[in-house]
Amino acid sequence: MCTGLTLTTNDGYHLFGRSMDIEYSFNQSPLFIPRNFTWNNVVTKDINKIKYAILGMGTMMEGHPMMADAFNEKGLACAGLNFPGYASYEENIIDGKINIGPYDLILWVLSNFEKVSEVKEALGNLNIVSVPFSQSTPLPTLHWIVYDKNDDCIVIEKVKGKLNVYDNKIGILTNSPTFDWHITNLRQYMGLTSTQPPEAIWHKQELIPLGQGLGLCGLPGDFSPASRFVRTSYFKSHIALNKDELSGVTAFFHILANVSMVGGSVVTPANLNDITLYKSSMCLEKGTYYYNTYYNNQITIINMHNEDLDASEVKVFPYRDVQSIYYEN
Ligand SMILES: C[C@H](CCC(=O)NCCS(=O)(=O)O)[C@H]1CC[C@H]2[C@@H]3[C@H](O)C[C@@H]4C[C@H](O)CC[C@]4(C)[C@H]3C[C@H](O)[C@]12C
Repeated sequence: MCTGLTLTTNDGYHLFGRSMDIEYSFNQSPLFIPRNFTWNNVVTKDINKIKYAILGMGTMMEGHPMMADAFNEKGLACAGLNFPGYASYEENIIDGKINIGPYDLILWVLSNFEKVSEVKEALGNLNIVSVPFSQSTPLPTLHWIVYDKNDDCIVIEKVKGKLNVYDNKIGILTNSPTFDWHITNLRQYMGLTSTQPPEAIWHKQELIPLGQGLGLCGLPGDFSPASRFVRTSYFKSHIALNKDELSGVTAFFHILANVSMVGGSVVTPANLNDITLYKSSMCLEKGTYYYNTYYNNQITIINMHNEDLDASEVKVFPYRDVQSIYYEN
């Protein structure tokens, strides 16, 4: 399970990020991909140059950056989330189209475009092909959330041979089923409120609120994709105390903490513990990538503008996964 989130601060910054829920490590690290890096398209064997520098979480496989969530120097961001049972890609290459594997969609989007409107236009010419990266690497079953500094957001889903592109007005994405289903499902929860219900009389019995928070009774608390979608949508839409980048990032992590999986609460059929491996938040204007991990609550920050945007090699940062505690005495 995973949750993608977007948030604006009161002073106009745009934040994007996700929780990565998974029962294994995929050797993830923050990666910085500079403008002069070139990558091989596994499907067509073409060599592509990066136009815009990229920073995000991913893994290097045979010199190839495989991104899970990232943004570029122009403030465009993208994340891939699992979409099992629905994601289906094309069998064949189509001449005249841009043919890529699903693992390269983030790289393709972020290395070529500045904003969501450009991505939307280019998607008409995209063919996502079911060619695995290598024989030992399974094909990921993904759908994607794309966001920019104009607060424009879309979801890309390839289902039953059709590429669906949804305007994402709530700015949230979780997992299966399809995005439009989650939006319909939100209407079940429209009555939720941050305020206290008034005192009431049911037949002859007067009812007085017991404590704060009763307006949210019925907010689903489990870790299923539908429940995480409802929870993050509610919290994001009612967020307070996010006046600037730092308080916004703090609010962002508080929202994601509410969908973070506690080890042991979800066990996969293979008997593995599904946990929130890491949570990320990127400030699209500032070029900053913040993350913390299951084992380390401290937030680590990387600023792409402290790197050489014109370099030609990918920089792999350490994944800071050891708990950091402040010792007072
Ligand atoms: C499983 C991950 C998404 C997490 C998620 O959404 N979980 C929800 C599970 S569920 O719906 O609720 O069942 C996805 C996101 C990015 C994916 C990785 C990236 O695409 C990079 C490579 C791509 C390779 O083809 C496969 C390994 C891999 C390293 C991928 C493994 C896995 O599919 C990842 C890590």
